[in-house]
Amino acid sequence: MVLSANPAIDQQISLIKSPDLGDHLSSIPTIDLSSSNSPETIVQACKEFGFFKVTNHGVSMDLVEKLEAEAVKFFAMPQSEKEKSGLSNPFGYGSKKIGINGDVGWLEYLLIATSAEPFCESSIAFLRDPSFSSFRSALYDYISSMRKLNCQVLEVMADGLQLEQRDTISKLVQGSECDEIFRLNHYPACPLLQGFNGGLTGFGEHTDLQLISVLRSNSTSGLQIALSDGRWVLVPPDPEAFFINVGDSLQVLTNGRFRSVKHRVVANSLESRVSMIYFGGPPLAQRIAPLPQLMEEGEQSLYKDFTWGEYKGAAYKTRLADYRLEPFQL
Ligand SMILES: C=C1C[C@]23C[C@@]1(O)CC[C@H]2[C@@]12CC[C@H](O)[C@@](C)(C(=O)O1)[C@H]2[C@@H]3C(=O)O
Ligand SMILES: O=C(O)CCC(=O)C(=O)O
Ligand SMILES: [Fe+2]
Repeated sequence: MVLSANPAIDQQISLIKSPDLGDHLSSIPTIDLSSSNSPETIVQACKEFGFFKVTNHGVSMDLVEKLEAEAVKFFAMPQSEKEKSGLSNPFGYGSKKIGINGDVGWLEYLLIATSAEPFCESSIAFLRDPSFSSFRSALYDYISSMRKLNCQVLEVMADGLQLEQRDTISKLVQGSECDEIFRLNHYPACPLLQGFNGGLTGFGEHTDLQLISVLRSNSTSGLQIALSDGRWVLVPPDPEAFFINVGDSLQVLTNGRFRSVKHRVVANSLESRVSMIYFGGPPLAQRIAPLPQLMEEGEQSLYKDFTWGEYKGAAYKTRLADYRLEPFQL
C-alpha cells in the first residue's frame, strides 16, 4: 500500500492519541473452551464487555499460519496486481476506503463472501486462478474451522443462558442460506508516525453487525475496545488465541443482556498488523428479535421487528461510527 498520489484521502485519515497508560485492561476476559465453567464466564464477559478471548479452541495453528502467510504474500504484491483482483464493491480488494459512505483508514483488505457458491470464489474471481490454489485451499480450511468454532462459542453461550436447546443460537448461522463474510485486513507500519504518542486510524470505531465475529491477528497490537463507561483500552495481541466480538444482532437476540462491543484499530509506526475476521451472519430473511425463552414475565422487546437483510441494508448506508441500532429501537 502506498501514500495516495492524491493526498486528499490520506489527509482524511484521522490520528488517534493512545489511551492513557492506566487504561490497559488488567486482563481481557478469557474463556477456556475446555473448562467446565466456560458457560458462566462467557455470559459474564458478554454482559460486561461484549468481548473476550478464547483459548483451548482446538483450531490448528498450522492452518492459521498458512492462511496468514498467503495473506502476507497477497498484500506484498504490486498495487496494480492487487487492484486487478477486483476493487471492493464491497467484495474484493480494498485500500483505505471502507464502504461508500466516507470511512477511511490506514489499511488494505480483502472482503470475501464465503457462503456464496462455489464456496469463496464467486465474490472474488481471482481465487479461481491456478496461481492462487494454495491461497484458496488455506482459505477453505480456515473457513471450515471458523464455522465450527463460531458454533461452539454460540453453544457455550446458550448453555450459559440456560437455554434448553444448545443450538438455539448457533442454528441461526448454519446452512447454505447464511450470509457469511470473511475479512483479511493489513495495516502497514507507518514510519511517519514515529514520536507520536498514538497512531493513525486503521479501522474506525464501530460495532459489528452480525451475532459474533471471530478475530485472529498476528502479534502486532492495534485493537482497542470501548468499556461500558466509554474509556478505550488496548487489547494485547495473542496470535495463538481468538477474540470474539459480540455484534448488534446478538445484542438484540438477548434483548440487550449482551452488549455489542465498540472497537477500533490503530495502525502503528513500526510493525504491520494482519488480522482475519470471520463474520457468521444469518440468512437474509431471518427475523432478528429477542429470544422468547430469555424474556422474563412482562418483559417487552427493546427493538422493532426486523430481518437480518433489513438491518444489513440499513447499516451499509451509514458510517462506521453511527449507532446503527438506533432506528430499530422502541
Ligand atoms: C458497506 C459496508 C459495511 C461494512 C463495511 C462495508 O464496506 C462492507 C462490509 C460491512 C462489514 C460486514 C462485517 C462487519 O459487521 C463490518 C463492521 C465489517 O468489517 O464489514 C461491516 C461494515 C460496517 O458495519 O460498516
Ligand atoms: O483488524 C482488526 O483487528 C479488526 C477489524 C474489524 O473490527 C473489522 O473488520 O470489523
Ligand atoms: Fe469490527
